[in-house]
Amino acid sequence: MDELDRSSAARSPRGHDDAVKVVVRVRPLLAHESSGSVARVDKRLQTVTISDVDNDVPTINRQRSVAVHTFAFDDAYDAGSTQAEVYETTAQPVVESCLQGYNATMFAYGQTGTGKTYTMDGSEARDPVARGIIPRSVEQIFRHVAGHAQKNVRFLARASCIQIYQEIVSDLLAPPRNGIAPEGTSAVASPLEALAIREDPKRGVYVDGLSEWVVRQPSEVYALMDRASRSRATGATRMNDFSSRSHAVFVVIVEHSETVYVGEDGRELAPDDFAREMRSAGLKRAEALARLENRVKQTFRVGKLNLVDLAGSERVGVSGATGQRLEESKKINASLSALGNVIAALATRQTSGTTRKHVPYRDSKLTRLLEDSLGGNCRTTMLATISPAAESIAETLSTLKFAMRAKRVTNVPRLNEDLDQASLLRKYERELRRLRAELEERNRNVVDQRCLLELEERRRRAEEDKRAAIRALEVRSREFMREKEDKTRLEERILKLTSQMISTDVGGNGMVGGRVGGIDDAKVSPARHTAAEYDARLADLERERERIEHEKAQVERYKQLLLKQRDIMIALTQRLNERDEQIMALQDELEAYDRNQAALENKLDEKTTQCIQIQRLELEGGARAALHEADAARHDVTVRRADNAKLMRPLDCAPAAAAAVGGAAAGGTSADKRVAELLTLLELRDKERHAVQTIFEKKIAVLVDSVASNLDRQNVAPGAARAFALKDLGALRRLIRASVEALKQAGQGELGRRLATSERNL
Ligand SMILES: Nc1ncnc2c1ncn2[C@@H]1O[C@H](COP(=O)(O)OP(=O)(O)OP(=O)(O)O)[C@@H](O)[C@H]1O
Repeated sequence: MDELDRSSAARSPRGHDDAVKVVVRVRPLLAHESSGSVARVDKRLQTVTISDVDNDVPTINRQRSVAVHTFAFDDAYDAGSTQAEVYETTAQPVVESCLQGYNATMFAYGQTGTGKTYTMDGSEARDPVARGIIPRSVEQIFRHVAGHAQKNVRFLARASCIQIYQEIVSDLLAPPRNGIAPEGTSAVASPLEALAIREDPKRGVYVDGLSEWVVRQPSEVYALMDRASRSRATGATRMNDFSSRSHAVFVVIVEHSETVYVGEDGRELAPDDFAREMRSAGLKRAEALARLENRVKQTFRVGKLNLVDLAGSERVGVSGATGQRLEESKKINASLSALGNVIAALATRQTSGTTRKHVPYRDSKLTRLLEDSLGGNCRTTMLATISPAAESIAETLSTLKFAMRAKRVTNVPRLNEDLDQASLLRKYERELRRLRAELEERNRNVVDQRCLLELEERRRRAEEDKRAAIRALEVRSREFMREKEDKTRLEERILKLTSQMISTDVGGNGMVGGRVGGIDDAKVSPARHTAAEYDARLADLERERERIEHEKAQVERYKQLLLKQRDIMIALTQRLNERDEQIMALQDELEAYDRNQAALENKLDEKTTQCIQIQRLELEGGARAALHEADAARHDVTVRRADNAKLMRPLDCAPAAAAAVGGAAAGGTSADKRVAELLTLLELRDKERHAVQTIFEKKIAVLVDSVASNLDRQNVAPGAARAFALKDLGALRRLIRASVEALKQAGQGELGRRLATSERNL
């Protein structure tokens, strides 16, 4: 056994927190590796033994002709070890360190194709068996958070992912250019931008401009992992179909805050007990926190977990890389070499006990980024992956030697208690507190404002009431003053009158005592004058009152008169209406008479003509026939007259006509008889006309005059009814006059004409 190997078999004591822990995992032989296994793992002793004895190791890969190399590590996993086993014994303590508030790093180092990505990521993040360290770490973190769900404990987890590809640092989760990327897988990665690594006394080493994603559940982290792996540079090589061509660092930062409440006796209080105490003291949370500051202690811890999947080293001669792959290989090897140098320097520093030795962190981006993890403020675990294949024996030995060196590196892990108050959670807490205080302030302001408004309203109402009261008081006081003045005047008057009476008494019977007895005549005289004035005024007032009374009675009388007149008017209008109706009936009667008379006259003319013809016939010898016709005519006239008599009932002239006819009939049959007969008829008609004329003039005209005089006598008030009545009466009068005139003319003309005609005929 090689000396070097023997010495290295003495592993660092377990549980030594400051030293970098190193574990080795041997992956199974792959299908294309047919040369057999050269690695043997003793899990109990945590050793890995590499031996090319009895193995068909190609000469080119042989270190020496025959050799056995045994290495002891903090843990050693053989090809049969499961993902869960590796996680639980190696990664879980790293994550716990992070949850405790330390920086913790776990990085996978090894030759290309030895299982670094398989161990870190796993074949599928959601696969319960094959999922690797990163998804399991995330689950552990969220399990821890869930297990500490207390009112006084808060967690905040955020994730980011860095890639170093050909010495360019970039953000594998950079948000797309068009804005904030959703936290899902759908985000389209933008072309990766080169980021700078910076150092800050407070923050340590950090990537400037790196995006950080707050995560609340494992699925969100898986989504980020998917996104990162899609953006990560990979490529097929002869050694690995999916070779990572870059180093990738998945970072999870867990911030943890805890509020501790202390009772008055100095003992720790449960949050509920403290809240109860606050309530019983009538304090709100913000007030209580401000007032009981010394009894509320808040601690902040920030743990940072770096999960590093390094690109695999490769011997260009073996991998046969050319072109871009060759360039990538050179860069990968260079950075791994720089990592080796850093570790070597740190190991030497540790061995020699000096801290002055230069550690070339700045030689590569990788070492710069892992500065804290190697020799700094970090708990670091290195997982070396090796292939058991005989053809990889040289690389395997190299990896194991590298791992051995790393074991000698010690770190100085410190609890990140956020002394600089830079944690996001603290900022959030501060912001929350500020917002809560602001909210409470605003609520208070709103309440205050409302109170103010109410008070202002009440004040305004009170002012109004006051003003109204003052106004009322002023009115009252004015009234009071007036009353007072009246009273004073009255008193003065009474006094004057009284003094007047006294003085009268003094002047009269002298019965009043000496108090007023001294009033002289000069003072009494104006008093008398005033009394006289007063009496005169009273008399005036009495007269005035009487006049008003009289006028009032007058008005009442007028009123009664008017009412009476109104009644008369109504009665008169009624009577007028009745008269109107009578007049109308008379008019109708007159018209009928006129019509009948005209018809009678026509008939009479006809018959007269016939009579004359008969006389002529008789004269020519047909006296008998003519006489017979005359008898018939006479009979007809008699009938007509009877009709007429019926119409002229008030003018009863039938007996006269009958007498006339009878007279004529009683006469002889001579021409004289006939003329006499005709004359009798004419006279009879004249009489009738005269009778009608008399009726008009003596009866109807008188009646009309009587109606008119009634209208005047009854003092009918001028108005529409009276006007109509007078108008009708005027019309009636005119009608009567016209009728009388017509009757007169008709009588004169008719008589003359008839007589002339009869004489001519005769
Ligand atoms: N423990 C294991 N069990 C089963 N298969 C494994 C194991 N380790 C690695 N493999 C397989 O080996 C192959 C290479 O693994 P992986 O890609 O993880 O290597 P790597 O070290 O990441 O390579 P590179 O450095 O080129 O990226 C993969 O097909 C992987 O599935």
